[in-house]
Amino acid sequence: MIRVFNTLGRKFEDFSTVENGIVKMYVCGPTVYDYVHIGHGRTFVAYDAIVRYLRLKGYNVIRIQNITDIDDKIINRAKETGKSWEEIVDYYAKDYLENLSLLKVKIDLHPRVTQHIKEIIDFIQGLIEKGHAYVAPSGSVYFDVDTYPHYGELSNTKKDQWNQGEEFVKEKRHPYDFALWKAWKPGEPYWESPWGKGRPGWHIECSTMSTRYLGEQFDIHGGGMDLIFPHHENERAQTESLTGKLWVRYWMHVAFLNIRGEKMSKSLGNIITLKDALKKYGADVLRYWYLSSHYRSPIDFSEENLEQSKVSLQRLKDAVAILKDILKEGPKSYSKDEDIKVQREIIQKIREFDEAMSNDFDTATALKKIHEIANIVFSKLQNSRDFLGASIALDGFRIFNEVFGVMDEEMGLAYERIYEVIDGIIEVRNLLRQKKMYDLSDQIRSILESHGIKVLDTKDKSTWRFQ
Ligand SMILES: Nc1ncnc2c1ncn2[C@@H]1O[C@H](COP(=O)(O)OP(=O)(O)OP(=O)(O)O)[C@@H](O)[C@H]1O
Ligand SMILES: [Zn+2]
Repeated sequence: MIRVFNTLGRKFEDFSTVENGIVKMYVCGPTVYDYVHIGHGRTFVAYDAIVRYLRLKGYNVIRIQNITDIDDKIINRAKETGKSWEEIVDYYAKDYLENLSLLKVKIDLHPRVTQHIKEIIDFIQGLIEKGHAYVAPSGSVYFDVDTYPHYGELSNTKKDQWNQGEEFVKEKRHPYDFALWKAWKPGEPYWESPWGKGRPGWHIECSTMSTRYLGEQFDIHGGGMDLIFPHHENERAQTESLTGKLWVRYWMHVAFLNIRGEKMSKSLGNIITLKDALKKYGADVLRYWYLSSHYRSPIDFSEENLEQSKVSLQRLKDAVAILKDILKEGPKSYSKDEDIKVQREIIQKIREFDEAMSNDFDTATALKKIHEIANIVFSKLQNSRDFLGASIALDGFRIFNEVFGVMDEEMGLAYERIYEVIDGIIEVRNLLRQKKMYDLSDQIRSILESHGIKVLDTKDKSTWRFQ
């Protein structure tokens, strides 16, 4: 049984999904007005390990992470740089997507706010009709916090202590009401709405996009701990007010990556870009470093920590190399008593790895268990060369790597590469055909066909598929 720490209620709960066998997860992605940094990377990799583990346990997982592509910060950056807000968004969204993929984080859908304006307007309209929101004289629409009795439960604070700091404060019924729709101001981008020109507030986007794709009730909603208030508190108030249903089962929040004791943050100007860190350390070492702490514990950036992670990861890779070497020798017909003891020890460590992961995705303890297996490889298997022990241990490393993603995923990677290589060959063959060099292009076709790859020619282009 998997146990999850739920921010709502601040307690551990047994994990069960709304729909059997499928986990629906929405994580708040970045506002794209600056380079993606290693702090973001921490949050995204933390969820990545969670998703990978859930998949390993047999769940289907739908994983959505939005891109906030309209926001005050984007508009300000455009003003400062003399660029259009669209240019800012295109440039930084590209940086985010490229680096996310280099970090081996795979998302199923990256919904963008500006592609969901109609849905956002409908959502707000629904809240107005139900008496949870009001249109102010400026044309801004605010959520009436007093209409949602559970406000404050998620972040565990009293609403009177809050001032949402929205503009046009005077027109709000209460200082803690927050904007769903922001009326247009000259020089800003806008969309037409029943309340005049304007643009969506920040919180409404995630409520709208998550429910559009995952339904009115889903399993995991997350992000960094900075999002608990006001972002997630407000998202929850809006959504549950509209649907009248309990919205999210598990609210999960990742602790900060700090630098010199402060949260790494674009707005504080203390960022190390993911791009630079990937160049310097590579995805495997970064991921290893992130996952060597529990996702709810803060981590501190330091060069030494990353160097240490590099050394520790190499130790695991060395252990795998030894195991592969032993396995080349082939199965034996007899195991000594001592070998059987070692085999059982390794099985126990693999079980403990799984227990750690199922205990609120405790990657830190899980990693310790894998190192204990590596120690057994160096101290025992390397000498005994027991095939069965090596085979069990290698399976343990395979399971570990499915969750952590810090070593070459040989099969998977090889396949991805094969696709790219075949595409390249077909492209060259297309050029040869354009130049009417048919003897060469025929030769390529027959080589590919002899490897089970069927080439499909049309007049000016060829494609391929496996036979
Ligand atoms: N230092 C950090 N450590 C861990 N997670 C972070 C950190 N900074 C941002 N995140 C998380 O990354 C995701 C995207 O963040 P977003 O772009 O909204 O960052 P932000 O907090 O506005 O950026 P910044 O604070 O850098 O200006 C969110 O889930 C956020 O909680
Ligand atoms: Zn969000």
